[in-house]
Amino acid sequence: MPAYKRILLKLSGEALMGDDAFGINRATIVRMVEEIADVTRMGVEVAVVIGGGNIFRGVAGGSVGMDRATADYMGMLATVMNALALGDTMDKAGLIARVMSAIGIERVVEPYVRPKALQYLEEGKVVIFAAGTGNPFFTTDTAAALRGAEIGAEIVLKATKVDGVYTADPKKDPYATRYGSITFDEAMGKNLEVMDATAFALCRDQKLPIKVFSIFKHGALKRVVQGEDEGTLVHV
Ligand SMILES: Nc1ncnc2c1ncn2[C@@H]1O[C@H](COP(=O)(O)OP(=O)(O)O)[C@@H](O)[C@H]1O
Ligand SMILES: O=c1ccn([C@@H]2O[C@H](COP(=O)(O)OP(=O)(O)O)[C@@H](O)[C@H]2O)c(=O)[nH]1
Repeated sequence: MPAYKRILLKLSGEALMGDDAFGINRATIVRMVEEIADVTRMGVEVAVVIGGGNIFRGVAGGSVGMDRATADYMGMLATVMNALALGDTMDKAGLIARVMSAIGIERVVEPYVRPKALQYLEEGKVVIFAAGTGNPFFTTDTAAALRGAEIGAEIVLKATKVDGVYTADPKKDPYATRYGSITFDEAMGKNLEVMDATAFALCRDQKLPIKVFSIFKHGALKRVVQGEDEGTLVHV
């Protein structure tokens, strides 16, 4: 039995690279889609926010010295490319995916319209939210918090490169230890950088819990959805 009826899954763009230097790794995206298909088969309604780091990192050299807002719009467009790739992979795997963009590019993807997104979810379609929040100076983590609150998701699942929230960045501090659970106030008070403060604050205010877990660990998403002990729960 799934522990949730509706979830908002945040997929890191950088994780789509697999072992490549940038871009989308085919085997990686196919595996992620299989894991998402597993949870939809359990009857869980799934909405996805996808990042853009894998593409944007590939062109970031060219953005040095650029206006921040312009670079951010490039980053948002990168998430649209990832969303299209993810949606296509889902359709090929037998899921029905709908990509909705926060930036108007109607000939490519339909615009984000909240009631439409809710309708798709009720119909069992996977909704992929592209272009983040549609605003520069934000991140796709914040988009995940925002869309999660808007669609009434019971939890935001952040699938990332680390398997939870640590006392310090585990990539830099080998002595960092992982929390089983942590409150928003503690995570924000300690400036734990696994998610940005805007995303944390939005989820805290909306009492929307977050689960941070590893995108690389096979079956982790399913275990999280079944309410098993996996990753770190961030709660009020
Ligand atoms: N206290 C912490 N606990 C866990 N991860 C942390 C922490 N501080 C920093 N990080 C780093 O945050 C990264 C995840 O955030 P981010 O780069 O935004 O990922 P994503 O691309 O999934 O959005 C991890 O790869 C990790 O190195
Ligand atoms: O609401 C948003 C979401 C994303 N971005 C831009 O898009 C990039 C890619 O998103 P993110 O870094 O969150 O992707 P991820 O780290 O998950 O790959 C960000 O760096 C920002 O430049 C933005 O400006 N506003």
